[in-house]
Amino acid sequence: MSLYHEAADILSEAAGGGGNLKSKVFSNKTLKSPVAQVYALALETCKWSPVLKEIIEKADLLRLERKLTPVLSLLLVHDLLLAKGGISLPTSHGLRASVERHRARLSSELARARIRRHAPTVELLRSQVDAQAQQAGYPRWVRINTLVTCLEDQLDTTFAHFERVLNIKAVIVPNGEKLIYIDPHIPNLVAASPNVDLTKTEAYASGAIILQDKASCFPAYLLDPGSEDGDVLDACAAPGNKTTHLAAILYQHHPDPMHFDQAVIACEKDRTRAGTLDKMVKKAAADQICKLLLGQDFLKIDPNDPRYRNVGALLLDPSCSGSGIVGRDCIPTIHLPRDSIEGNPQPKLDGSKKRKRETNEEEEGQQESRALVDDDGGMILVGSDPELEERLGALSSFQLMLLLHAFKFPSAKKITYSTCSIYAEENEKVVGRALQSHVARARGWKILARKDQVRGLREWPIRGELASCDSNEGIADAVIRSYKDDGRGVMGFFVAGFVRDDKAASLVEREDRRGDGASRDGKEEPYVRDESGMVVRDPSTGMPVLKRTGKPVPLPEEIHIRAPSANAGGGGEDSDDDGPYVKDENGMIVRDDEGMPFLRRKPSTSTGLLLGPLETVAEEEGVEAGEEEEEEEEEEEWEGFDD
Ligand SMILES: C[S@@+](CC[C@H](N)C(=O)[O-])C[C@H]1O[C@@H](n2cnc3c(N)ncnc32)[C@H](O)[C@@H]1O
Repeated sequence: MSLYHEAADILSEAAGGGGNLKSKVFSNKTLKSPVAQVYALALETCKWSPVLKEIIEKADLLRLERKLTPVLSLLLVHDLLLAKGGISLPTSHGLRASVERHRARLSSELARARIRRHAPTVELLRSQVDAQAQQAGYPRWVRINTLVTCLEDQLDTTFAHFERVLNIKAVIVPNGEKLIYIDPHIPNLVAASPNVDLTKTEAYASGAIILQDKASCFPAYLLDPGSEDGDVLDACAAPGNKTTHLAAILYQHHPDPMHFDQAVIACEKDRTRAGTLDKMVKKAAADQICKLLLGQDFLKIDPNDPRYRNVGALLLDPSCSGSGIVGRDCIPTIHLPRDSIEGNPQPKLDGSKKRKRETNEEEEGQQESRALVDDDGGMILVGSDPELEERLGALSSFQLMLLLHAFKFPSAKKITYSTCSIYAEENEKVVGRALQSHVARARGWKILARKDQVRGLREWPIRGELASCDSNEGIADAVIRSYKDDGRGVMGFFVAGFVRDDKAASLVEREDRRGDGASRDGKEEPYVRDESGMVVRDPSTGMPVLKRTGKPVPLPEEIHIRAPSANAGGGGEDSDDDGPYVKDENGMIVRDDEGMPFLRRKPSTSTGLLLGPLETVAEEEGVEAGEEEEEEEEEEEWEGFDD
């Protein structure tokens, strides 16, 4: 049986009996198609069903194709119009042909449905569909775009007939009334009752209001860019909600908006999504403030390029698992199209027989997190726990790499890092690894403590997971989380702020920057440096080359060195299996509290020895320069996720 028949069978049952889609799919032992694929297809089709129903009915598809059931038509039209790979059936397959021969008509109905909803692109329609798929318990969060209007004006116009309530719970329990709540944490943010479709309002069409979850407003508000911060770089910008939020804050903070001399530089790697960013920025009237780098990979920007000399603040909101997004784990109502001739409101759902299902609680629990629909709208199918781990491992390496790159901008003084993920691997763990990195220590980056945060986020009660912060209470209290389903009406989210303290920048960084041959005690430095100020070292031992002899610093005799293997995966010392340093079970070099590596004795023993005074200086330089090289090498190799 095809993927579509299996998904139709599941949805037909759900349409009749309701319930939780995930448990219906994952407890089904008879599925032949990959279970995560069935789940993702069924879930997305449910979410899109109000739009698809309209398209199918207007194109008269069910009358023209009598063999198609309403559910099958939803699934097939979904994939035809919205899935990256189209319909997953052979070209000659009857089901595929029955929908593909109406492609032109269906595509123009999609365009009409999009225009009726004031969505300039399919991406923006997707954001609307996501927002509307939110279950009861979630309000419509609305950010008032202060580049165009102000809160008071919107209360007097768009929300003139809304009753003001003083408690978020009153808004999220729908009672049919139009209610509004002014958020106490984020300025210019309101929550409207979910029964109202704000996309039909003039304010939405003109960009005066922007539908944006409260948690998604945290990063720009936490960054709080001011006139002293110069340019602000939004590294992963599309579709652009945070970009336009940054522009609004920057503009509001500027003492003389008539002589505005700052920019929000918005960078987006994916060209299609970059088109959406462009439209969003124009719609929000932020195009005078924003400079868009459409199709630009943030990792390929040289932080020392003079064009970024004035970048004082960066917002980093990279691709993530999207596991915090609301409406991705429960079944929304399915809207079935009608046959225009019979006008049958409940046509035959699907021909296949219902299956007997046994719910195995344990297996269901294990499978809970296996279908990921990422925050860029793509579906990532993870079939097992190791696959999920692998996916999170890859995502977190990429997220860390972006964060370390952000640390390198010479004038940067503040950064926010955020994800809409619930997983500590993408959140607290990335923050911990970033703070321990060489570049953070060398440049004085530290976490933005809670007491130094903007009022609304200082007062926000949900903070980081202590255990995932290695029990560091300061860091756990500094980072900010939100959880879906906790009654606060927001999505699952994470944000951390970083600030740069020049005084804390390590001696090494200052020496590296000086690069004039003087050592830290003012005496002539003994090592040769290249034109970029980095210590030159021997390729096989990693030891620095001495000016006096032109040769590398000799190693103590008892230390056994082997040349790095040519195929050392990520390059750099940490990937060399048999290097001179003691490594942990993950292959990472073991260091003391100062970051100094332990050297192995010859023959290799489990007992490490710390370097003595002469070698200490040499090795400290060696390791740190090695790390810098490693980061750069990784960046070159990384091709990013195909979002
Ligand atoms: C979570 S989304 C950003 C959402 C956006 N900040 C907003 O609030 O509207 C992540 C975006 O980063 C983009 N991206 C991923 N890797 C990138 C890179 N190396 N350089 C620039 N953009 C990247 C993705 O294409 C995606 O559009």
